[in-house]
Order: sequence, then C-alpha cells, then structure tokens
Amino acid sequence: MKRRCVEVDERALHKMIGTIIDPERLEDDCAVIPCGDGRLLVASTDMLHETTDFPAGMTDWQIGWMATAVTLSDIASMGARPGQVLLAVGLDRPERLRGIMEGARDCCARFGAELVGGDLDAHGELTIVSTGLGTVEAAQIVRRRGARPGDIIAVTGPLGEAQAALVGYDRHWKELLEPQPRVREGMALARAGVSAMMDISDGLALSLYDLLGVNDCGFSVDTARLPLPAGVPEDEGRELALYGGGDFELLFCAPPGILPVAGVDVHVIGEVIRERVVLADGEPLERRGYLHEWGG
Ligand SMILES: Nc1ncnc2c1ncn2[C@@H]1O[C@H](COP(=O)(O)OP(=O)(O)OP(=O)(O)O)[C@@H](O)[C@H]1O
Ligand SMILES: Cc1ncc(C[n+]2csc(CCOP(=O)(O)O)c2C)c(N)n1
Ligand SMILES: [Mg+2]
Ligand SMILES: [Mg+2]
Ligand SMILES: [Mg+2]
Repeated sequence: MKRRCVEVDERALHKMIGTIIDPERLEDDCAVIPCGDGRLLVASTDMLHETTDFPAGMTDWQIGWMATAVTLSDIASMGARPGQVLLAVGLDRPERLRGIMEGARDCCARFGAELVGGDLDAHGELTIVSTGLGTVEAAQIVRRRGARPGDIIAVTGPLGEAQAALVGYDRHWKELLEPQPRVREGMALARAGVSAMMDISDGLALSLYDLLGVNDCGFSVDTARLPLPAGVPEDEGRELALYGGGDFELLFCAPPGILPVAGVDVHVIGEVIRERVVLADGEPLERRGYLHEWGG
C-alpha cells in the first residue's frame, strides 16, 4: 500500500527475515527443497487482498484465477513444472466461494497443475493465499543469481499492461485480471540455459534491483527496446513498462548465443554489465514500483 511517509518497505523487512532464517532462502521467487534423485521441489506462497489486488468489477472466477496465476508464475520463474496448488480463502461472503474455487481450478488445469487443498475462514476483507509446488531437475533450475557480464537481459512479453488497465486503458483489463503465468516459457528457457531468471510481479525497475541485490554485476537497459503496452502514448507506455506492477512476464539473463529459444517470445532489452548499478539509457534507474510500504 502506498503511504505518504514511508518508514519501511517489504524489501527492508526481507532483510530482517534474513536474520531469522537463512538469507539465501530469500534470494529466489520460490523456496528450493531437495527431494532426492537429483530433483528439487520448489514452493511459493502469495497473499492477495480485495482492497489492494482485486479491482472493482473483477469477477470471483477472475479472483481465483489471479490468486493461482501469481503463484504459478513464481514456479515458472525457476524453470520448474507446476504440480500442486493449495488455496487458503479468508472469505467475506459465502456465495463467493464457488466462483473463486472454479477460477483457481481452471487456472491450475490450464497450466498443468492440480488444486489439491487449502483452508477456509470467515474474514472481513476477502484475502487469498495460494501456495504452489513444482519440481525441476537440479541441473536445470534457474535462480535470480547467476547473471554474468556480457549476458543479454530479456523479457517474455509486453510490460506495463496491467498498470495501463489500472490507469484507464480498458483494452488491457483482461491482462490485468487474468494474468498468464509463463510456465511453458520458463521451462523452455531453463532447458536452453538462461543464467538468471525471475518474474516481474512488482515492475521491471524493482525486479532489476532485486537481481542487483543477489548478483555481483549490474544491469543496463535500453528503454527504446522495451516492449510497450499497445494503445498507450509512448512516453506513458515507457513509464508503465518500467514501474507498473502486475505483469507476470519473465525477466531473464542469458549468454547471447542461446537465442532464439524455440517457441518463446524473447524481447532483448539490455545487457549485464560489470559495474554494480541499474542503468536505463546510461543513467541510474529510479528504484520504484509496486512495493508494499508501512508509513508513519
Ligand atoms: N514472511 C516471509 N518469511 C519467509 N520467507 C519469505 C517471507 N516473505 C517472502 N519470503 C521469501 O522471500 C522470497 C521473495 O519473496 P517475494 O514475495 O518478494 O517474491 P515473489 O513472491 O516473487 O514476489 P511477489 O510477492 O511480489 O509476487 C521468496 O523466496 C519468499 O519465499
Ligand atoms: C489495485 C491493483 N494494483 C495492482 C494489481 C496488479 N497486481 C496483482 S498481484 C500484484 C503484485 C504481486 O502481489 P504481491 O507483491 O502483493 O504478492 C500486482 C501488482 C492489481 N491486481 N490490483
Ligand atoms: Mg516472483
Ligand atoms: Mg511473494
Ligand atoms: Mg510483490
């Protein structure tokens, strides 16, 4: 939530969590758990609330879909195959449950996962926590750490569409409300040998800073190369693409030689550099995006 006087944001609180659990655990979109014979389990859990995540006019089916899609997107970002999803629903009105569950089931089915459990509670504000499990060969997992100078930086699709819908570009309403996790793309990119990957839930700029936080190199993007939301004037589109949240495309780095990757829409937007900074058109990029904040 945006507040005028910001004292703490979620990234600062993550640092505190890293004094309580192993900080390396916080470096990726999912927790990574060995499960024998060279395979890894990846697990993600994400909480969404009516007031901050479910815009007015969204159907209950779309709410269930979105809550599931955000978690499958984290699994995709590790190059993993989604397996199971559990949905915990803090329900404000009982008649909403069927639509929410059907949306979650349909999103699971679309991306090869199965809805296998969850929890149910009465709650003043509709709140949904989705938990997803996936699996990946240890040799194939992709983490946020691993970028190397000279790698290209790329994304899997247009940026800023969800935020464009929020500021009134109705043609992007469906992209905002029914995000499509890049599950097939994540697995194909992992097989192709990308060096680092994450999803862009909080906007490109914050995501680049997340990569900066766990790599020993920097990230330089060329704003003229950003895939912009259709139907938006270019300057505004660039602003939405850099700082808007809710897109759920994959952001990755890769040795240039692995491109193209069959069946994946790849937009190269920049290059990994030696200096530990995030640059846009050669200037330091503002660290701003969809960030939960607590103010005084
Ligand atoms: N309260 C917490 N306790 C332990 N680990 C946490 C906590 N919150 C986040 N993490 C871990 O920190 C890492 C990053 O989490 P974060 O929520 O920033 O990523 P994300 O789920 O990809 O982003 P978003 O929530 O915007 O979709 C993940 O590995 C997550 O499991
Ligand atoms: C009012 C409103 N603003 C933005 C969005 C897009 N959106 C959906 S999930 C998410 C981030 C990940 O969530 P979190 O970081 O809370 O896990 C974002 C930015 C929306 N649906 N509604
Ligand atoms: Mg993520
Ligand atoms: Mg999260
Ligand atoms: Mg977030």
